[in-house]
Amino acid sequence: MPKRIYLIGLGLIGGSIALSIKQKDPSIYITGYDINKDQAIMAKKIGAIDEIADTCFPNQLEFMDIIFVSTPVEQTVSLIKELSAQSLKNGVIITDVGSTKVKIVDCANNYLSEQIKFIGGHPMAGSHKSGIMAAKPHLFENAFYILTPSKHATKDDIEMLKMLLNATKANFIEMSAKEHDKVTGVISHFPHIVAASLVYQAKTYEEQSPLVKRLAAGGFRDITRIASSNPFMWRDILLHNKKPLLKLFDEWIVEMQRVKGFVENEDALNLFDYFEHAKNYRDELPEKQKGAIPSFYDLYVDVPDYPGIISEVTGYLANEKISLTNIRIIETREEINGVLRLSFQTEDDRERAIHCIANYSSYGTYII
Ligand SMILES: NC(=O)C1=CN([C@@H]2O[C@H](COP(=O)(O)OP(=O)(O)OC[C@H]3O[C@@H](n4cnc5c(N)ncnc54)[C@H](O)[C@@H]3O)[C@@H](O)[C@H]2O)C=CC1
Ligand SMILES: O=C(O)C(=O)Cc1ccc(O)cc1
Repeated sequence: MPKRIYLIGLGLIGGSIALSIKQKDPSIYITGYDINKDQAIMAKKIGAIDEIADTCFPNQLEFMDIIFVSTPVEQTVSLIKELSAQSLKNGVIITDVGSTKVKIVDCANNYLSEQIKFIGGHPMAGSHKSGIMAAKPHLFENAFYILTPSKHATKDDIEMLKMLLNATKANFIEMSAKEHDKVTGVISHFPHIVAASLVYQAKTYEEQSPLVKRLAAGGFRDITRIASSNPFMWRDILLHNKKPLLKLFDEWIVEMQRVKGFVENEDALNLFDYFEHAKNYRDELPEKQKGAIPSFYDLYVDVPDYPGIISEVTGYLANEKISLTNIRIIETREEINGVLRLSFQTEDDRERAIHCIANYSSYGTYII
C-alpha cells in the first residue's frame, strides 16, 4: 500500500479523495498544496491532509508514492508538463481527476518518462459546489471512477491505484481516453450546455414577463441545477472536448428541428412517440448507481403547517447526526398539511432519516 501521497489542488474533488483515504487509513501521510493558501489551510484543519507543502514542487516530492493532480483540466496539463522536469521517485504513480481525458493522457504520454506511471482518473460524481468546504469522504460512494492509463502504466500500477482508491467506495472502469471523452460529452458536458441555455432562455423571457423568475421553480430548477456549477471549470472542460461536442451540437440541432416539425405540424402521434421513447429509456437508467450528474436521495415528509416546523424536523435529524444536502417546502396552504422535501447525499442517510422522523414524531414520510 502506498504510504506517502502528494495532492496538488485541494478543492471539492481533491479534498474528498483525501478525506476518504484518511478516513480508511489514517497512517497514510498526505502532503497537499493549493495555489489558494486558504484552501490548503482549511484542508489541514479538517484533517484531509497532514501537512501543507510550501511550494508546488517541494523537496519531499521525490519520496512520494502517488501524486494526485486535482486542479481544473487546463492547469492539470500544465502541471503534468512541470512535473516531468522534477526529480520523482522511480515508478511513482501520477493520476488526475479531470473531467476530460484525451488532452491530459496525450500530455502524459508525450512528456513523462517511462519511470513515471500516469493513470488518468475521473470520479464520475461531484457537485455544482466547489472548494474544500464542500468536500465529503463519501462523495464517490457507488459512483463510477473511470481510469484511462497512459502508455507506461502497467496492470500492477493500475491495481495499486485502485487499492488506494478503494477508500472512496467507487466502482472502477477502465477505458481509452477517446472513449471517455465521447461518453462524458453525451452524458455530462453537453447537458451542462443545455442547462445553461435553458437559463438564458428564461432570462430573455423575464424581460417580457417578470413572472418567469417567480414561476421558474420545481422542474425548471431541477433541470437547470447544474447551470450553477463553476464557470471556470466548465469553460476549460468545453475547450478540452471540442471535437465530440461539436458533433453533439450538430446532432442536437437536427433533433430539435425534428421535434419542432412535430409541433409545427400538430403531429400528435409522433409527439407521443417522442415522449414515450424518452420516458422508456430514462426509466431503464440505473437508479442506485451515481451518475456524472448526481441524483439526490429525496424524502418527502407530511408536516403540519406551522411556524418552526422546519427547525423542528432538522433538529431531529441533527440529534441523530444525519446530514441534509437540501430542504424545500413543496406546498403550504392554510388548513392543509405542508410537504417538506429533504435531500440526502446517500441512501443510508435517507433510511436513517425515515427511522429518525418516525421515532421523534408522527409525521408520515414517503419516497417518490
Ligand atoms: N466539481 C465536480 O463535480 C467534478 C470535478 N471534476 C474535475 O475535478 C477537477 C477539480 O475540480 P473541483 O475539485 O470541483 O474544483 P475546485 O475549484 O473545488 O478545486 C480545484 C482546486 O485547485 C486549485 N488550483 C487551481 N490551479 C492550481 C495550481 N496551478 N496549483 C495548485 N492548485 C491549483 C484551486 O485553488 C482549487 O482549490 C477538475 O478538473 C474537474 O474537471 C471531476 C469530477 C466532478
Ligand atoms: O453537479 C453535477 O450534477 C455534476 O455534473 C457533477 C460533475 C461535474 C463534473 C464531472 O466531471 C462529473 C460530475
